[in-house]
Amino acid sequence: MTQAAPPPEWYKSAVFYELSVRTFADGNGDGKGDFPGLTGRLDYLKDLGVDCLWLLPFYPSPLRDDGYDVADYTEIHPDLGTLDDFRVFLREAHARGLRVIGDLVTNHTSAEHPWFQAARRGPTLPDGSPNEYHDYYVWSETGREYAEARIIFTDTETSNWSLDESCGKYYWHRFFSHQPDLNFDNPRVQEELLNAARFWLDLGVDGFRVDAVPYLIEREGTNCENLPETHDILRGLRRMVDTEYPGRLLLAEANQWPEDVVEYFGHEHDPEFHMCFNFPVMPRLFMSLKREDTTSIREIMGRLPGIPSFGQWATFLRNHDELTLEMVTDEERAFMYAAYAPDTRMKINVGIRRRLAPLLDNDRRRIELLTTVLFALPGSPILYYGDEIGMGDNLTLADRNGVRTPMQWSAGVSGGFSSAAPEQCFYPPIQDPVYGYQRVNVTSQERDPSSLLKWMSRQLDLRRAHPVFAHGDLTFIETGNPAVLAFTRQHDGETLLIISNFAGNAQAAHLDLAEHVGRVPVTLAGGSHFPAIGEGPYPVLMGKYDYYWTKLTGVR
Ligand SMILES: OC[C@H]1O[C@H](O[C@H]2O[C@H](CO)[C@@H](O)[C@H](O)[C@H]2O)[C@H](O)[C@@H](O)[C@@H]1O
Ligand SMILES: [Ca+2]
Repeated sequence: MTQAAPPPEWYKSAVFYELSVRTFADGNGDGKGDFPGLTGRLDYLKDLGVDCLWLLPFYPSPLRDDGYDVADYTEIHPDLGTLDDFRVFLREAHARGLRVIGDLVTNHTSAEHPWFQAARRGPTLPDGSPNEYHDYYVWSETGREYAEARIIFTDTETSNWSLDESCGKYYWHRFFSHQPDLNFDNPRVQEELLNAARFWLDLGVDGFRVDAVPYLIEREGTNCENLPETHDILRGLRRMVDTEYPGRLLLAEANQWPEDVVEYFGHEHDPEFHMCFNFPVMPRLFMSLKREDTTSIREIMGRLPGIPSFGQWATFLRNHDELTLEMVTDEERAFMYAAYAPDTRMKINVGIRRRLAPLLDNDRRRIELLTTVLFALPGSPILYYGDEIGMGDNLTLADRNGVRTPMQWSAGVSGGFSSAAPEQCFYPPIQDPVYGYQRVNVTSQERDPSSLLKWMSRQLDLRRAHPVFAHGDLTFIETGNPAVLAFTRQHDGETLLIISNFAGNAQAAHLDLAEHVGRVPVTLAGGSHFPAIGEGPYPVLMGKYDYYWTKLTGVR
């Protein structure tokens, strides 16, 4: 029997769930999450209502950047299991209708990768033959080139060049100095990347989130971001995927301004990525909440150029990194730090290393508000593991690891993450009185119909029931009140009206719904009928952080 072809644009209606295998579920009791543990939790993910899992890097690595320092592109880190464990996991995920994407770390390797170890021997080997690996990386005699490229990990690095003592040259690195950048001007490097992707695609993964794509190529006199040659290489990756693995997904991590990020979609007949993260809107959701003014959301969404018909945005509130403040103005960044990072330990690089619930003072109404806006804006939402139960963070852990603590499954030993004691876990499970696993865990929330987890699952059901969320166009509605955001989503004869109050007290607004006179808003949850839309402004009264998801019924 031949297998049915996958729906080609499945990603447009998918809800994604980002997780780290290392901190999700430990199957063998050694304190480290693994593939057998994750496989055992697939029913939970299916019940939650997500469609596609994005796995953070799971390759062999010295783990100096949580696995983004790859030492072997075609193996599994031994802590996480074996390739056979991975195959079983993938089969079981697919059997449940869950898709799986990996994380393709393109820009750099670990300094411990055998390619870099070989490269350090210099351009010529002792026997006089050329060292083909030397040219896998970017070298300089002086370390003075590309001075206009910014430093990304500002808290750790002072230069994008480091001296390699053994070969007496400087090597280029956009991130940590233990992550040398690959030389994408070398066609062999391009082929190595394609082969790494093929390896996992052959095993059946549904695609990749592709890491740090703006930085592949360096050119003197530029900031070494978003260069045309970088786009050429990425279009080559897409061509390979479309030709050899049609239906698989490429999602770009390009933390850039709207005008630059849209370039990563490519063009209708010359495509690049199927999806790109909407980095610009993310901090503005948080900013709007604190300012009780949604103007910046409307402005940035209005600034997003159109995307090709195959394209879809990936929207998110939090992820495994800091809440990045690269895509805001200096004034906005200062506001965000003052509003959301009162303790200096919360700041890292150009961002804030906190999880969703603590950022929002563990206020259920604010968590619901931002989540509903995330689910209702154009794009496919990505949930970060643990945020569906309101997990907290641990500021005593270094780097961004405070937002990467073990998933809290129960009130049992180590929060049900592992049978090992908390101090033997890869990161200690959170045990504080507010966010600790004794209080915040899946088991108790599964039993509580009004828990955040149950609410999240119901909201995802609602979203799935209305394909307009995935495919509809977006029109902002004037409300006469900047704290109240209103927009419609329209597709295939269905119109949704979404209204959200970003203020911490009740608000009145007057919606300009002239285009919809005669129609009746009906809430998606519960089916309550609101007054019919008449001539003139449509008044709404909203309690603090209230939101309405309604469908406009009746003739237009
Ligand atoms: O592999 C290096 C890093 O790559 C991604 O980084 C992104 O995160 C940075 C903030 O932590 C951000 O400023 C940058 O624009 C991104 O490319 C990855 O998500 C990181 O975890 C990783 O360290
Ligand atoms: Ca384990």
